[in-house]
Amino acid sequence: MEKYAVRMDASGIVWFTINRPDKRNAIDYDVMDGLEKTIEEVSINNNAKALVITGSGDQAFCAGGDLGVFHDLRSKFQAYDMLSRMGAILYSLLCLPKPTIALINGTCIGGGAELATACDFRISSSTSKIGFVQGKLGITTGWGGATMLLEKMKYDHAMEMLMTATILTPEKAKQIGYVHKVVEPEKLFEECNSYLVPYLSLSTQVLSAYKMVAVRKWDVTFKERMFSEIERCSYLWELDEHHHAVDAFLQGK
Ligand SMILES: CCC(=O)SCCNC(=O)CCNC(=O)[C@H](O)C(C)(C)COP(=O)(O)OP(=O)(O)OC[C@H]1O[C@@H](n2cnc3c(N)ncnc32)[C@H](O)[C@@H]1OP(=O)(O)O
Repeated sequence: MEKYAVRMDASGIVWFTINRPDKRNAIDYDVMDGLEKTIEEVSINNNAKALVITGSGDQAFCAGGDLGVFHDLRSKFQAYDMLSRMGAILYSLLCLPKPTIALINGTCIGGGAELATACDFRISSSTSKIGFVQGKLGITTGWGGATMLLEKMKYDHAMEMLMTATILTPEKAKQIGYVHKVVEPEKLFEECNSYLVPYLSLSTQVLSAYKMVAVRKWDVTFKERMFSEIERCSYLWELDEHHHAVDAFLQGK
């Protein structure tokens, strides 16, 4: 059985499914390879408009790193090799210039929550369990999850999630701004498709431009970010799509 599946549908949504339900979709080196390859392909394929990451089965989205495999890593050097590689993969997911969704179909804990945090939006089934449980194993978020969480959520809510290592219901996770939508398990895919409709109605260039505004935030100063946003809009301004749309408006079409 393949450990992950990738398919692109007719509307340009790429679905990446971790396929290890018997291990609660834990991430091992093969899943890391698959994620790395898929993120790279989605970033360069003009037909790919969005990326959805989910898990197979109805038990788990992802139970984090494969503890059976990664427990062989004993020294800090060995740990750093694995953690920094997955950190780089999640950074590329964070910065992917297309909308990304974590479709949380069940347990989403430890590194699974870090994976979900790297996505733009999180849609959860009402039966999921969500938490940064790393603290209970005597470690912290080793894939960069806390840094991403603190960028995306209110400070106190993020710190509460991290520093209590508790498992939240999807409703609670929504209340504090981690999850964007909670849906019945049987409606998960349908609701994810509906959620993406307004995004898919815009051009990939526009979506990428907004994503780049967010991405720039993480590696340059505020002023540079503003002017990069302005430069990007100037570029889009000169393209036919913009001129045709304004022509149509002015001509009352
Ligand atoms: C990189 C750093 C990190 O990610 S640190 C966080 C690592 N993750 C964890 O601590 C979660 C460990 N797993 C659990 O707490 C439970 O298995 C959860 C996910 C809550 C599911 O519970 P439950 O539905 O009762 O299933 P179960 O415990 O019987 O597990 C079923 C089989 O899946 C496996 N499994 C589960 N999680 C992992 C994991 N992270 N790595 C490797 N294997 C995992 C279990 O060992 C079990 O396997 P088996 O059927 O005994 O062969």
